[in-house]
Amino acid sequence: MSVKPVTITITGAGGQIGYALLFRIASGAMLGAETPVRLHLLEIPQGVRAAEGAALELQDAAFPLLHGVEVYDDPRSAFEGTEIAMLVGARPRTAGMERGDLLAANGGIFGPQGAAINAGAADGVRVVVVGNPANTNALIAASHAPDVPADRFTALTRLDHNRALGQLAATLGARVGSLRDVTIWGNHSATQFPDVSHATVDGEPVPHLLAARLGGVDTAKEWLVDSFIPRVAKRGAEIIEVRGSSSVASAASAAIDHVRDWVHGTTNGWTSAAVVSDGSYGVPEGLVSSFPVESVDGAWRIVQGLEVDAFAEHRISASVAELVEEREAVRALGLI
Ligand SMILES: NC(=O)C1=CN([C@@H]2O[C@H](COP(=O)(O)OP(=O)(O)OC[C@H]3O[C@@H](n4cnc5c(N)ncnc54)[C@H](O)[C@@H]3O)[C@@H](O)[C@H]2O)C=CC1
Ligand SMILES: O=C([O-])CC(=O)C(=O)O
Repeated sequence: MSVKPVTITITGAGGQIGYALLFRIASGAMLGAETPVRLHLLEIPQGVRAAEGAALELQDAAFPLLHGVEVYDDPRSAFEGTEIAMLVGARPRTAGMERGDLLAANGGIFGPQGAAINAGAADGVRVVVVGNPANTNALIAASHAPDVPADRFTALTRLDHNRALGQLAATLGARVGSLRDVTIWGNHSATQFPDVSHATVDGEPVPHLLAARLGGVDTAKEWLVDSFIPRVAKRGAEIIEVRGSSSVASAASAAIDHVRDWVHGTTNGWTSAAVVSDGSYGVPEGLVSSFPVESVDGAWRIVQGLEVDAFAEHRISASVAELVEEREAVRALGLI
């Protein structure tokens, strides 16, 4: 039986993350070895040649699952019939740019893209925003797509989640695959809260394991506050310093993890994704904030009923306050 190809639109496809994403998607790493794909690459006119070059290389890679590649510079055509939209292209902050300028420039991108998704995307479209500021860009896109259910818009915090797994695995001498139930709360920014209070390794609570490994409960707490949390939250800056360029392959890999789990379901505990808040854990309704989430029957569900202690509550509130500020700023600019 032949399976109908899934149409995937990737914006910023001529950029660095685009280049790392396209070949893995076409190889089947995102939707599986049984699912053919059609790729729609959206760029601005200056980026079209780079996207066309990537399309030539995709042809040369001869992926059996790849049923077509089209390059566009017009969002309406690029999102026509799309089932998965990966919004990577964004306006980076440049020297002298104020926060308001950055939000306004991105509003000019994500507003029209949200409207194009509203106009032409397939029913059940899934959207993940990677381009920064990812949470608020997703909020802007969702607000321009009134006919698409809000839970179809998400932003990527899976990279932060994966970074937290990597740090814990290295510190505990554990396999990444044995770790579960880590959470990233809040914004994809330095205020995010990577939370290990419910995490386990092969069923053993991570806080206990850290205390045993690091010489006591107090030392473990110090390590979490002074080392782990800032390292995960500022890992993007560390990568830029060491590599001389921002995270690309790890970001693309996380975006693939996000979509794969959304479509196929989570199996090893929960993961993290920024989804539209329904008011859970006191996060104001409508904000696109990172939560512990499970994917069940093709939809993200916020994990309910977790105990949140005073320290966690303080950290979550700080990141959520930043998201509220960003929402106020884009509202004041008339972008939502
Ligand atoms: N959420 C996350 O975890 C992460 C987010 N990022 C963000 O991802 C974004 C992309 O990063 P890179 O690929 O390294 O940047 P890049 O600058 O290499 O590529 C961005 C591409 O987007 C294109 N573009 C700009 N405006 C566009 C529009 N309106 N429509 C279509 N394409 C457009 C540009 O022409 C460029 O080719 C950045 O905003 C970066 O900050 C990066 C790493 C992690
Ligand atoms: O700051 C950036 O552009 C890259 C980023 O989001 C990250 O590495 O987490």
